[in-house]
Amino acid sequence: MKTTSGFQKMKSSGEKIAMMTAYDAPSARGAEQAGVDLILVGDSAGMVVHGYDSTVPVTLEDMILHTKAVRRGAPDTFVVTDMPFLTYHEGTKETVQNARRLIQEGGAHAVKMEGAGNVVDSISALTSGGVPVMAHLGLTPQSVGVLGGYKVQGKSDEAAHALLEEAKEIESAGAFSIVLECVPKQLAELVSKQLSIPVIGIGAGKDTDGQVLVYHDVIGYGNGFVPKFVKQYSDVDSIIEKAIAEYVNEVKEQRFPEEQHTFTMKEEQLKSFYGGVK
Ligand SMILES: Nc1nc(=O)c2c([nH]1)NC[C@@H]1CN(c3ccc(C(=O)N[C@@H](CCC(=O)O)C(=O)O)cc3)CN21
Ligand SMILES: CC(C)C(=O)C(=O)O
Ligand SMILES: [Mg+2]
Repeated sequence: MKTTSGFQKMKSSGEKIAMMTAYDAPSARGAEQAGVDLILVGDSAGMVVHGYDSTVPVTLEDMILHTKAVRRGAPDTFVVTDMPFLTYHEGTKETVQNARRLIQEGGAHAVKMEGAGNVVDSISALTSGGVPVMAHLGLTPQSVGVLGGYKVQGKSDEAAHALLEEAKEIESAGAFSIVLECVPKQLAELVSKQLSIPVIGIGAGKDTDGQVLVYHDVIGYGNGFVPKFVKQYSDVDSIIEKAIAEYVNEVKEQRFPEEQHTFTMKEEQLKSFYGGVK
């Protein structure tokens, strides 16, 4: 299993890091077997699995349950779990308690948290307690209410400078990696070069140290809206719809189940059974 030192080596050698989300055992198994370097149990689960319109309603219990399932499906892959909305903002004591549950109960190897500012203290507290932390800057979906929508971040000179400074603070606080979401590619490249820890991009261009995408986006499963930065490598929705429509049709037309899907009783047993029926 690759771990934090492995990801650091990948950055040094220029080998790109391929990260993907997973939320349950089968998605995690697929990711592991296909060679994903690390799995993120993202709070995007709230949107792609539970049908909420943001990540805000996701709870710690939800993330523990998803993490347990992912670990069972991908026992040999490093698993990072998102700390949900407002579970790392009431001081380091509560942050440590909540991260402890994701790790001890969920089985996460590391946790991820969005933003800088006060969050930097939480990152220090966790890393000094032995918990690897991944940070997340740029478009931070848990702050959708403050950001006023899912928009590209760091576009102005001022915002770009602020983001670079935050990234440096996060590195100093001991984070092992940073996710950079929805920023101009030139800013993402600069941050990746200025930091020694791996920068994983999503909607941040090709010059970061790695990429992350949501499982459902990669395979084309269950999406209405697809962000510009997504490449769908399959159209699983159409495969699912075709299979289910065929099933429904065969039931209606009595072509399913067939002999091979059916259990039968032996002749003698049948006789005594029928004989016993009143
Ligand atoms: N399926 C899915 N994929 C994701 O990548 C994802 C989620 N869900 N849920 C949690 C967050 C939310 N994310 C999002 C959602 C929407 C946009 C979006 O609408 N982007 C616009 C850019 C708008 C602009 O130009 O500023 C786009 O057109 O892609 C971006 C990231 C990323 N995460
Ligand atoms: C999109 C990634 C970075 C994420 O935070 C999530 O899936 O929740
Ligand atoms: Mg997330």
